[in-house]
Order: sequence, then C-alpha cells, then structure tokens
Amino acid sequence: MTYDESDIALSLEEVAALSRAALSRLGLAPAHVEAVTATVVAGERDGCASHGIYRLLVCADTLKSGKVARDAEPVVDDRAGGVVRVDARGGYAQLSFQRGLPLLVEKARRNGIAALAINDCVHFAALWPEIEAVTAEGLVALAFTPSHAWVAPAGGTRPLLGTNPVAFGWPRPGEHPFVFDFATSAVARGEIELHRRAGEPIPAGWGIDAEGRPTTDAAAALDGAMLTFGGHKGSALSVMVELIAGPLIGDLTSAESLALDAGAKASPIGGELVIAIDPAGFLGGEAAQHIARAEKLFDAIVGQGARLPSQRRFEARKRSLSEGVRVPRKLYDDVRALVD
Ligand SMILES: NC(=O)C1=CN([C@@H]2O[C@H](COP(=O)(O)OP(=O)(O)OC[C@H]3O[C@@H](n4cnc5c(N)ncnc54)[C@H](OP(=O)(O)O)[C@@H]3O)[C@@H](O)[C@H]2O)C=CC1
Ligand SMILES: O=C(O)C1=NCCCC1
Repeated sequence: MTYDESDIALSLEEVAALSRAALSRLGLAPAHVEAVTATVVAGERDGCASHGIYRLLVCADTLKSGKVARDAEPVVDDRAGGVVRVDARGGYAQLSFQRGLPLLVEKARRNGIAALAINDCVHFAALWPEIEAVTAEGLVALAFTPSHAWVAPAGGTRPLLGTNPVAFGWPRPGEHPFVFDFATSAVARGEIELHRRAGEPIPAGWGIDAEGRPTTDAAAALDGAMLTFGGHKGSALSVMVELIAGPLIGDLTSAESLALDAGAKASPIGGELVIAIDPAGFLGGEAAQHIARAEKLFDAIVGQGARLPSQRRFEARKRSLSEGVRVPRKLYDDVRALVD
C-alpha cells in the first residue's frame, strides 16, 4: 500500500485507546475489548495493515450484525491426553486462546505435544500473536483456522475455500522466534479490501472476476474469487486447514461459515487449531543443544542475502514502539466515526 502526507501519526497507546473506545461503544464486554485490542495493536505495530486498525471496521459490521456474542465466557475443557478444547460460545477467538493457553503449555510439557481446539469462535485475527505466545514458552507452535469461502480451488473458478492461514513458530534462545504466518490464498483478503479502499489495482494472480477471468480490479476479485498461492500446493494446504481446523475438531468449513453469514458481511465463525510441541518430549536433556543447531540454518539463509520470515515485522515493531505508526486519513476517519 502507498501512504501519503495526509496520513495520521498515532502512538501505539493512541491505537489501543481508539480500539478500546470503538469496541466498547459497540457493546463488546471489557475482557473481549482488551483481548481484541491486543491483536489490533499488534497488527498495526508490526506493519500488518490488513489486520490492524482496519479490522475495527469489520468488528463493527460483525457486532452490529449480531453474529458475535459480545460477552461470551469461554469454557475450557481439559480432555484426555494432550488435548484441550475451549468453547468460545460464539465470542471472539482471542479471549478463548488466552484462557486455553496455560493448559496447552502445561500439557505440551507433560506429553511432549498438545493441541488446543477453539470451537464456535468468531475469528478475524492474524495468527502470529498466538504463535509468539507459544514460542515464548520455549515450545514449537503451529496454528490454523478456516475463514469464509472466498477462494477458488486450483483448477476451479468458483469460491469454495477460505483464505485459511498457516502459521509456524520456532523458539530461538536470545532472538525473536522464527515465525511465518500466511494465508493459503495468494494474499489475505484484507489486503485486497485495502486496495479497493485506496482505489489501487491488485497484482495479477490474486483473483479472478465473477466470469472466471483474471483481473487486477480489487472489487472484481472480491466479487469473483481469490486464487491460492502456488497453484495446487496452496490449494491442498488450504484444504488441509479446512479439514484439521474444521471437521477434525467438530467445527465449520469456510463454505459452512459463509452460508451461516447469510450476507451479513461479518467475520468468519468456526474453529481454530493450535499445536504446541516441546522439544524435550523428543530429546529430554539434549533438547537445548539440538535447538541451538537450528541457528546454523538461519545463519545460512541470511548469509545468502535472503531474509527470515517475520524479520520485516520485527523491524516494524521496533520502529513503531519508538516512533508510533501512520494510518491513512480515510481509514482513521472511518474508525473515529465508530467512536464519535
Ligand atoms: N484469521 C484469518 O482467517 C486470516 C488471517 N490472515 C492473516 O493475514 C496475515 C497476512 O497474510 P498474507 O497476506 O498471506 O501475508 P504475506 O503474503 O505478507 O506473508 C506473510 C508471511 O510471509 C513472510 N514473508 C513475506 N515476504 C517474505 C520474504 N521476502 N522473505 C521471507 N519471508 C517473507 C512474512 O514475514 P514479514 O511479516 O516479516 O514480511 C510473513 O511471515 C497473516 O498474519 C494471516 O494470519 C490471513 C487470512 C485469514
Ligand atoms: O484477510 C483475510 O483473509 C481474513 N482475515 C480475517 C478473517 C477473515 C479472513
């Protein structure tokens, strides 16, 4: 996205205050306001515009549509073995993740591996904040969630799959973790929505129009179908997300979520799966020395002039923490209108 001189400069405290004010005004219960605000601030702070302040506009549509339970109290279910389920009871996923995390970590340490299923949640967030919460405990992390059926399977032309992110984290002693977190579509839908708001074309390969023709028109791609990244490879990964964070945990596919939405334009409803792995489960007392060997791999990648995923994000974070962020004026005005 391009930014111009009319952008508004905000400190991260101002972003948080704006988010709290908007969500409270929309009637969201205080515990959810705090949990959702943390991810909105994280998105803006880390330079992920598609999942920062912009999401407050989608929260407004979702809350006004009645598709999210404003004061849902998540229920944690301590299942046998390494399994944890949290029933979000129709609320936003963030608070459920917070409530389920301690047991996920405890079970991963006890069993070597543990899985947290969040059910019946409304999900609109990037996954890296949750991945980082798990890697901060010295655990390897994976996370998945379906969304709404907006993406055509490779070889098809009609929307069926979600934008279905896949995220992974690896703890690194004394360093930021190695984290990647991306949609299995060529790009997150939020990014195309931001292009439409800015009146900018999208790159070829992101979407097709309603007639199945390649398009660089953001609105036409949103009305038609998004494309997977890497053709059949992203398509298969996307189906995996549908399965393991849908039927496997007793929750919705992206097509089922969109059908339930019934045109309300609310955020997706369904499940999320988070897996935590304790290296000590495989390696006992030798875990640390093997984890340290991963550093050679990271050094070799960087040594070729390539960058690690999330490096840009961590640099953006460092900058934002001292300098704050810049938000397009129109977006700022639209979000302010939720408060004023
Ligand atoms: N809740 C939901 O249903 C959904 C959420 N999302 C979220 O949207 C966000 C954005 O997704 P998406 O549009 O696919 O993101 P990107 O295509 O921007 O890719 C994101 C990942 O790839 C890394 N990356 C990008 N460029 C490079 C590079 N040149 N070298 C190495 N690594 C690179 C990024 O690191 P860096 O950040 O440092 O650039 C990041 O880890 C994600 O956080 C995702 O969770 C997406 C779909 C649905
Ligand atoms: O940008 C996306 O793609 C999504 N983000 C939040 C939830 C819906 C899909």
